[in-house]
Amino acid sequence: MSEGESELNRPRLVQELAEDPGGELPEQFVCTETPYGLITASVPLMDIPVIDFSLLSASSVTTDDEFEKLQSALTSWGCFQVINHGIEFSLLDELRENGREFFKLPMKEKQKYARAVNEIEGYGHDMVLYENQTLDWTDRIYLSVNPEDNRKLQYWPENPKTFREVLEEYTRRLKVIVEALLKAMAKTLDLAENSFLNQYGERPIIYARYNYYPPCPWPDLVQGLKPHADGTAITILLQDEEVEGLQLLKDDKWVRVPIRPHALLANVGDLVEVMSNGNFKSPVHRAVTNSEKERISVAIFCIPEVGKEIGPIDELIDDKRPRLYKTVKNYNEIYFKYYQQGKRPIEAVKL
Ligand SMILES: O=C(O)CCC(=O)C(=O)O
Ligand SMILES: [Fe+2]
Repeated sequence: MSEGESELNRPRLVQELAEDPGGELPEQFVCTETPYGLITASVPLMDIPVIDFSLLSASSVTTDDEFEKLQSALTSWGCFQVINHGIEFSLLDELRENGREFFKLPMKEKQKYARAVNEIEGYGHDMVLYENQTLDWTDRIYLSVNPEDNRKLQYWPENPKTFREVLEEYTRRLKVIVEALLKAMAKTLDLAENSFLNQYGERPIIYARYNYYPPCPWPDLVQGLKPHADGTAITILLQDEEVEGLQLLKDDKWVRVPIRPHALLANVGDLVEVMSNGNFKSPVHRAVTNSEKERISVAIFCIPEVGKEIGPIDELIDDKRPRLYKTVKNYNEIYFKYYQQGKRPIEAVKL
């Protein structure tokens, strides 16, 4: 098994495979069965918790049942849709549309932003770290947004014209929402409101990933995005407004996440699971492909500040509920090695 990427093992872009009429499916993409079952099994629709953000921020813990809904969403699913978040729908539409337009540009134009070997950021396909790694049916553009001085603007598309400013505005607004969510999450566990924020830090790392799934001629043989949980504190996902594809694992069974075009999907990441000492679970999810329609999603990964020690919050450890996780620093580094082998990185920090 080889670790690290080289020019030699770089596969073709998924979009090129999709647009090649006589093309065959390269072996590396074939995946009919995962540790979670066959990819063709039929999957029911999820009754996803919906949280009204305006009620959450206006209410106090004792008086409002929005907190109870949040608590139940966090402990049972680790995921919920956020409505009344205050972000204009037109901004969300433009964010998605910019992503779609970028992927429609000629290959030569997109390649200006190509990801370098062994780098995460930029335009391209999955990083290939292992010979036996199964490839996913998605191309992406991956950008570091925060802290601002870490931005690598050479990877930020200049076309479509508003790509940069829309992403900047969207993430600026999300930063505030995510901090409010982290406070509310602490309150649902009877903790001081800054308990999660203290570990999250004042200079969180924020990445944006635009996932583009072209129509796939072999939907029964290929995964859109392999099963994983996010290595974040929280992920906010904007799904395609028409084409479904996201599925979540609940009690060992897959369920489909419904579309609500202007809701934000908040996902607990592994690091909030650790901080919460397992009270909140970071859900395993995947994306499936569609034989007729393309799909786009924009994931914003909110990760604690570099160097922060992440561990279970003291008040959540007692005789009845012992400490379940080690303390971890720079989780990102172990995350990708596990992820690309289809393993759960959080296993590495469990006690
Ligand atoms: O495309 C989707 O709906 C899922 C994206 C996702 O899970 C991710 O980017 O981590
Ligand atoms: Fe994810």
